[in-house]
Amino acid sequence: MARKPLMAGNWKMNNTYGEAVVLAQEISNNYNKSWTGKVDVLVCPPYIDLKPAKTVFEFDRTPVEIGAQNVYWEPKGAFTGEISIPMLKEVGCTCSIVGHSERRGYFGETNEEVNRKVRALVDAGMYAIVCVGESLAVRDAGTTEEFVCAQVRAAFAGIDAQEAQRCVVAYEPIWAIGTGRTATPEQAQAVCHAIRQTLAELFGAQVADEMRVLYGGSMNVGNVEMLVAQPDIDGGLIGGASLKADQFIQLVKACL
Ligand SMILES: O=C(CO)COP(=O)(O)O
Repeated sequence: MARKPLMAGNWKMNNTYGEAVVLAQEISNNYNKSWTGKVDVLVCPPYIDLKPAKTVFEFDRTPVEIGAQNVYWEPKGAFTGEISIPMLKEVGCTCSIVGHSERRGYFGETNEEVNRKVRALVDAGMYAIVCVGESLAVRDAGTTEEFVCAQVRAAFAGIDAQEAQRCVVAYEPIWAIGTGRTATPEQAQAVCHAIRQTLAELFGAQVADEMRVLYGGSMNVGNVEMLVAQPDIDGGLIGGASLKADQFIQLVKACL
């Protein structure tokens, strides 16, 4: 089955409100409407930038989705500092990144919390971009696939095939994030293939065949072609290179 590629920008903690408007406008200006239907494009700005970014894309009728970088599973209440799914939906988010290694590493997010977030998103009709990936120590120990596939199983616990089908998995080796050290296409393909096999065990071959698996970690205009040419890599989750409209647009074009 031919999966439609997804090119997603994770802006992380970058861009003030004003800067977000400028970047969204540049992306919108450079988006070519002939790409619609061939590649999905998503940006995940900081919470405060979601609405201004969405307003730019909506005004221009540019089919770029917006998603959050994180979410809390309770719909409302006394959870100071958190953002709920209804809040994200109302500003036009279709999805949220869940379990990014920076959240797992700096903010202590556990596999159980990742799972609660994924369940809450799919219950609300949104989709999750579930991030998984190993540290250098795990890679050196030779247990990468075991580690990453255990993260996938934990994230999707209690989720049925129909709900999972809308979700995306992003393989982001921690040692490749923001380091300029990309996984080789062979390394990335091997892990993405193992992820798809795990999805097949959980949800059946047909659903696994339809789910998108992205690569993330120093993906840039120089290495994107080789990475997205791999049979189990269906696009990218981009940090640094998504902050420059011209580079992000090049990455989108590489998926066509
Ligand atoms: O963490 C990432 C995307 O979520 C990848 O970041 P970089 O593209 O900056 O390495």
